[in-house]
Amino acid sequence: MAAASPARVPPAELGNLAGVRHIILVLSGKGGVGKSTIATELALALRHRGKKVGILDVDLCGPSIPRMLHAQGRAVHQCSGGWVPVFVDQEQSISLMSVGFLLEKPDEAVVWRGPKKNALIKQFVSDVAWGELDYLVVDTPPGTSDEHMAAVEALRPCRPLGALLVTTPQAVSVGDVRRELTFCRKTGLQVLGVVENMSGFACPHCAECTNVFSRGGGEELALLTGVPFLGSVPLDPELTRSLEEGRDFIQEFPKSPAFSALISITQKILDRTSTLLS
Ligand SMILES: Nc1ncnc2c1ncn2[C@@H]1O[C@H](COP(=O)(O)OP(=O)(O)OP(=O)(O)O)[C@@H](O)[C@H]1O
Ligand code: SF4
Repeated sequence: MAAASPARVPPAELGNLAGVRHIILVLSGKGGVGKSTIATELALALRHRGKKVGILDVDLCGPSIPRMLHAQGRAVHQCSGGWVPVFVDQEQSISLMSVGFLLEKPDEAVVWRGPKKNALIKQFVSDVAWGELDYLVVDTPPGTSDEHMAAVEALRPCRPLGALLVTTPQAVSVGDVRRELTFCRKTGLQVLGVVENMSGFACPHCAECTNVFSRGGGEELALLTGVPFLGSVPLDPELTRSLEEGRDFIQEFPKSPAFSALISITQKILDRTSTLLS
């Protein structure tokens, strides 16, 4: 049964989320399909479209966004309103909060039980001073775990929540997507659509896209499950390198097939959020 919509918190009681217009959770059934990549590139592409974006990294056991945005080793500070997130650019148009900023060493493992993880996620939601944001993008661990429930429970009373499902041609499975959709339905998330990542290989020499694995499985699945298909992002070595080095792929590779795919997906997300999440 779908979750009944919770009573919305009055604007005066939204606290640190009062200035956040839209919230999108990035979900995937399996690990390693590029969820953090899509979350990062979505944030960069939204900035490219003039939006102010926050990223909340609730992948507590594998926080990779600080590295992808070249923010590793930065520190969050306390202010009267709570934690000040890390600004990844001088213009302060992308802010980021991650457990990675609270660890002594960047590669330290977080070995926590559920209640401690849930408490931190709730604190992230209530205590980070985001300021004014057009979008808050929430990167989550694979599957549907305690972290997802904690994030949804804390965020849902504040705003309608959108969900972006990421899959790959190899990981595509009706069962996984159906499980994600059931989670969305039960927790009241509005499904924005499915993105197929690592869909073919974009050659850096001639921009030809070769279908190394299969292609189109994400689209077929979207059709089968009645969810909008937002697009396919090819495997692009320049994208891998940009993520490794924490560089802005969207700014630096505007001629690549992955760039065109990411911009088109972002436009569809902008369109869908304006109708679904307003
Ligand atoms: N379209 C792409 N082109 C090139 N490299 C990619 C692409 N998508 C993801 N990658 C690379 O694949 C690896 C896994 O991606 P990522 O960390 O985003 O996956 P994830 O689903 O978030 O993983 P986890 O399950 O650990 O949360 C990363 O090294 C990333 O750089
Ligand atoms: S895709 Fe084109 S440039 Fe790339 S390896 Fe093949 S033939 Fe060469």
